[in-house]
Amino acid sequence: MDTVCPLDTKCASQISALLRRPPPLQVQEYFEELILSRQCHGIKVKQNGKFGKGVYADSHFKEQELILKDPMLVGIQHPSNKIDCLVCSFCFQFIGSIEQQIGRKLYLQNLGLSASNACDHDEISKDSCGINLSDEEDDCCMKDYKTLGEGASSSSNGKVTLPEAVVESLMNGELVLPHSNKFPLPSAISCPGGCTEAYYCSKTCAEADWESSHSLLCTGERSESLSRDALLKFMQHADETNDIFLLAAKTISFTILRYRELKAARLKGQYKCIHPVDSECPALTLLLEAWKPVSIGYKRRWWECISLPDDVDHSDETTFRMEIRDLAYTSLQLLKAAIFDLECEPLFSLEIYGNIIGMFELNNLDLVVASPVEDYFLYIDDLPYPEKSKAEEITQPFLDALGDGYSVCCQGTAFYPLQSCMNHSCCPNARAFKREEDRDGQATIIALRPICKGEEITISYIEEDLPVEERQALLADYGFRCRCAKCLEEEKLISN
Ligand SMILES: C[S@@+](CC[C@H](N)C(=O)[O-])C[C@H]1O[C@@H](n2cnc3c(N)ncnc32)[C@H](O)[C@@H]1O
Repeated sequence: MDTVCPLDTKCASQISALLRRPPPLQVQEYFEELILSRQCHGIKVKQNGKFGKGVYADSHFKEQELILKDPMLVGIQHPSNKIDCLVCSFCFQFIGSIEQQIGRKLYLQNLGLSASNACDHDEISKDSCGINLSDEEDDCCMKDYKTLGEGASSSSNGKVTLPEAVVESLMNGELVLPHSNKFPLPSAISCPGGCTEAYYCSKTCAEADWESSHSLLCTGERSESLSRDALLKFMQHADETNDIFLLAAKTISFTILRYRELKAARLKGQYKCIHPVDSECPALTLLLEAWKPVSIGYKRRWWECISLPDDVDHSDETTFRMEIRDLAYTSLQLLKAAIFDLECEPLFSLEIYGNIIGMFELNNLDLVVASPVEDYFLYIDDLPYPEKSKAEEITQPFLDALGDGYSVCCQGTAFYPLQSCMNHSCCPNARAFKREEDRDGQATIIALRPICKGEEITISYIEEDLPVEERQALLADYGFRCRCAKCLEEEKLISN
């Protein structure tokens, strides 16, 4: 099927305005404001480097020094990871408590929902699951622990299931684990729209998410979407096919809400666009302004830049790319039924949807936030005797029931405006690293070696210690052939 999207033709001129590269001065202003707001004064974005835009050092960085903490423009937690980790839907830090994190995961595991359902630990007998507490109560007690492990069962395949009552008491706060107060987490705040999908670490995050995209994508009773059913269908389709569609939906919602905000400010006389594009069509001027953060990102159509999977033969490439385009169109129609806005019509063209998804395909960084549950169990393991054995009597059954999945971190995907300007090098001078204190979804960029003022800051998009042919094959997935100094040199040696 050769899909034809009527909006591609109807909105052709607005689409080309949205996809046109913004003038260099506007781009410069945008990045200067961004750098100022992030207070990372040691960097600059330049637009005329060897590979287009790039990030450059504006001061000297020492080895291991923090270069940048970049909050995301949009990001999502992978739907399957939601079972393992309860995190703030806006900043992605873990929320609730150690007990809630463990209890919720065991509860969902017991329902057969957990992705990391398997418990690879040795089979545990009912006796060894019995949780005993000595007479002296630790910092943990609220309940008679002696009864908690009773009824734990091991299935024939070695999986341990704790009794429902124990799991419930963890979730509802009746059961407090030893030393868990060393790992405090912010309480989980419900979504202001009434959905049970989004939770937050604070009212500030809840409001910020609501205003930036969630008010349109919420499935609760106060949702501003056109149809809750349509929204659920869109989400189900994304879950079943590709969660990159959820990121695209967030981007479109974000742009619509910014557009409405700018329009309201203009009506009140509080906003004057300094870059009028089309005085005949003020709506486009506002839409372009609302779209600005997205316009800066490097993009191509998704079905053109996605790399051919290994199991697709080259002779089937055209069909494969057409199927990808059709998939995007199906997703777009579902989204349109849920959140269409006539004044922002061009955003619902396949051309724009394809370019947004392509931008994520080319620029995404994995979103990773380390799990405090892992830290908790490591802490217990590191305790001196006899505290360790005393604590382990209580914690070991939970660890066994969680299995290997006890340490699963928050995983997702996100677009970071400054990090996405960093070019790749197979001999990079910086890396996206999380430090001990980085407990949210921001990208953290650290210097791998001393970097001089004026030098370009590069990161590696891949494992850079591989042979050059393998590196080039991996980078083909990012849609380009690497021309860094290391590749050029190694390729020259091979050709000689
Ligand atoms: C994430 S973007 C980086 C910012 C980009 N230079 C821009 O102008 O927006 C990645 C794109 O930059 C270019 N690029 C980055 N590193 C490169 C390299 N080592 N060799 C060739 N092109 C590179 C490629 O076009 C690639 O698709």
